[in-house]
This record gives sequence, structure tokens and C-alpha cells, in this order.
Amino acid sequence: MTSPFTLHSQASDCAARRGEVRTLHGTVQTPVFMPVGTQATVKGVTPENLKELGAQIILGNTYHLYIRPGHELIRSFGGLHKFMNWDQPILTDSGGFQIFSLKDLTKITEEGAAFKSHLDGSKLFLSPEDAVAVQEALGSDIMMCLDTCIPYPATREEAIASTDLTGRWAKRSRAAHKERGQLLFGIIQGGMYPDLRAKAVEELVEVGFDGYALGGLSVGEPAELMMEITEEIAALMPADYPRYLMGVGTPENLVEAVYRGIDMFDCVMPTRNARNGMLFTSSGRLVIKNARHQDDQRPVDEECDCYTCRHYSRAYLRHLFMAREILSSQLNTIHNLHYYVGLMARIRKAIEEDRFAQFRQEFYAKRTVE
Ligand SMILES: NCc1cc(CSc2ccccc2)c2nc(N)[nH]c(=O)c2c1
Ligand SMILES: [Zn+2]
Repeated sequence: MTSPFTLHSQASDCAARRGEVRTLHGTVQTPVFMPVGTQATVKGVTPENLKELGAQIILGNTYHLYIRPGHELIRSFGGLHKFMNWDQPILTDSGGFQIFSLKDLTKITEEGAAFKSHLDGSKLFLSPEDAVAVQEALGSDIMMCLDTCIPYPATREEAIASTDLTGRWAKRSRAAHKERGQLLFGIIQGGMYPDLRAKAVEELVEVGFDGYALGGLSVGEPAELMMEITEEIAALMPADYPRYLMGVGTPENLVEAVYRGIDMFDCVMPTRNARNGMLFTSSGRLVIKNARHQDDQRPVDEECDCYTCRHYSRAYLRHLFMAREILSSQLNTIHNLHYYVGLMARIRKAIEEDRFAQFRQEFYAKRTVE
């Protein structure tokens, strides 16, 4: 197994590292934040907007695209890149998390997941092999194994059963993945039990994947516990392969997880919060509908050079939000994604210059408003 990851520099005073992941559609500089585009679009922005704000790689989702418009239709368009006019790397999640979020609509057996479409209630089924086949049809650069995401809290017995099943499914996913160009990542489950997670790492490395993801975190557990597990398990994940922390997180979570050795992140927070009028800035969060912004001529963040901050005032953004204008979502999303992608660019530079621990201190010192 040759790794798609190259390590460029390792911080001298923490686990942070600077690297790159080679994929069919280009090389991704890490640490990296990946905007979420569940239904073949990053909501509210165009591929040109994404390139302008610096996005390197985006996420799609097997479950959603499988039920609508269907992976065979997307295959007939030459795959997801052509269908959505995005010619850079795409990572697709296996749908494991979304299927289990459907709760009582889902039945798990050794064979796979039987579930009802959240759109029309039709009965569907995905085996680990099906999830690989769907992602091969989508042509994503990085595919994820179908996994079972353990709820929080869960008993040790529930965690053992679910993690063991995820491990057996991972073996089947690896065996089903013929197309070598696309990368396949294994997902580490284990609930809040470090020993189960350590065993899962060993088993996945034995099978052999192109990268390893920490799943089953940010599922309602305290942030401290999420970081404890991330720190302990990241240290056990192969250093010469990409480490991906799924569905995480706030800007603070990203800084803390990079500090502990994580390379890749995704989260709906910058895009979802943008649509709800919650904006990220270098000094903290800003709620645009707050009356204090009504006549404020300043941009959202005077340290930001995104399209939104270069052309629009807080007053105008508040007006758009109060008027429920479509442009509100577009401009707020451009700013929030630019903030997240820009934060990772500043993190990469700090690691290159071996001053990440200092960067981390300065990052917190500037966060005044909540
Ligand atoms: N709560 C974190 C989280 C998020 C996602 C989803 S990441 C995502 C979301 C939308 C689109 C693409 C990827 C997960 N996906 C899988 N397969 N397993 C997990 O344990 C897990 C945990
Ligand atoms: Zn901005």
C-alpha cells in the first residue's frame, strides 16, 4: 500500500504537521478544511466562488445522491465532477452517518443497512459493497467505507458490537474497491472507549487503507472528551497516512485537533450558520440580525479580504438577512467559508515556520466577543 500522503514538516513542540494528499483531481495541502456539499452543491455558492475563497476539496454524500438524483444518472454525466462543474478533489461520505440519523427508518444487519428514503419513504438497502460501487459511479477522489456511527452515550457492549461490525464492513469495502485511482479511507469507531478505538485502528491498518478517519465524535459528547479521544487515537493512527476527523468543527476545534495531529476536517457549521446569520470573525462570532449592526458601515471583519467584506457593510448584510433575501445566504456563506479556509491557510503557514504553538496562543488571545 503506497500512501497518498507526503509529510512536509512536523511541528517541533506538538503533534501538528504540514503535508499533502495526492488525489486523481489534484493535490490537497494539509491541514485542510473541506466545505460540505451534501447534494452536489455547497449551498448558496458557485464553484467559482469556492475557488476564489480558496477551497481545495469539497464533500459530497453517498446517501443523499443515491436517493436523489441517483448515482447512475450522475455516472451518465461522467461523474460528480462533471455533473456539478467542480474539477478539483471531492471526498464523498459513505452515508453511514446519514442513514443512522434516520433512526427508526433504518434496520442494520450483517449484510448492510435497510432504510426508508426520507424523501418518499421507499424501502432502500446499502451494503458496504453497494456504498463503494455508488462512490465509484460518482467518481469521487476519496471514498469512505460504510460504517455504523455509535450514538452518545452508548454502553460498552453496544460500542463493541457496532465497532466490530464496522470492522467487518471495512474488510468487505476494501475487497469491493477495484478502481485503484480513487482513494478509500477506513473509519475508526469505538464510541467513547479508547481501547475499542485502539483495536479498531489496528484492524483497519491490517486491512490497509489510503487514509484513516475518526468517526463517531462530535455526536453530543463534551468537547473535552472529544479532544481527549482525538489526542489518544490520532497518536495511534499511521503517521504516514492522512488523518481525517469527521464532522468537526468550530474554529477552536480545528486549532485543537491540528495541535493533536489531525490533517483533514469537514463541518456544516460555516455554511449552515451563514444561512442562520451567524458569522465567524477573527475576534469571535457575530449575529448579524443583532440591532447594533443596523447602521454599522464596517465590514463583518476588518481583517477579512473576502468578496463580502470588500464590498458590503454589516448594515447591508443585516438588511438582507431581515428581508430573507437569497443574497444573504450567498454573501454570508462566502464570508464564513473564506474564514474557515483562511484559518487553515494561516495554520499551514504557522506549521511551515514551526510556530504553531505560538499561533494557537495568539488565536485565543484575539477571541474577545462570543
Ligand atoms: N458527527 C460527526 C460525524 C459526521 C459524519 C458525516 S461527514 C459528512 C457529512 C456530509 C457530507 C459529507 C460528509 C460521519 N460520517 C460517517 N460516515 N461516520 C461518522 O462517524 C461520522 C461522524
Ligand atoms: Zn469576509
